[in-house]
Amino acid sequence: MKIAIGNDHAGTEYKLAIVGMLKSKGIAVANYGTDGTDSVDYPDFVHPVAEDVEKGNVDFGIVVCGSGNGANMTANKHQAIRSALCWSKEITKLAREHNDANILSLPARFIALPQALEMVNTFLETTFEGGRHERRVEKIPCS
Ligand SMILES: O=C(CO)[C@H](O)[C@H](O)[C@H](O)COP(=O)(O)O
Repeated sequence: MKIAIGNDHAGTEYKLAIVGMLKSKGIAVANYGTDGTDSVDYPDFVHPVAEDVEKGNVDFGIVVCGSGNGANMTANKHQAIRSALCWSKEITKLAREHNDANILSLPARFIALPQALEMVNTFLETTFEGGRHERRVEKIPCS
């Protein structure tokens, strides 16, 4: 499995912890930064993640900013992306089961780090249910 990950300054601490956890599990990571805490603009670090997911270079993307909204909005501008802003394990599970989300957006300033790590694991371990949800997901893109 390979994951692309990107964040702004508000997400750096969580991103680094997530990268460490993924690597300890033998999961390959494309880290698009930032790895610093100086103020940056989240689109500069989220578009490369979305592009990697769109091109099939990675299995999933993870994006992190303060509220998760800016990163989520940016990722969802890409046609093939279904980025889900998640704040609990249950919402994360549903984002995969019902929405076949291919990017997880985390609000670092509003969730605890252990919760964020648990949500990443849930996202990667949960499969799409298909069935009625497949029809709905197929109707999401605009022409
Ligand atoms: O873009 C955001 C809001 O959706 C993110 O939460 C950013 O991390 C946040 O806006 C950054 O705020 P800051 O005051 O510049 O640190």
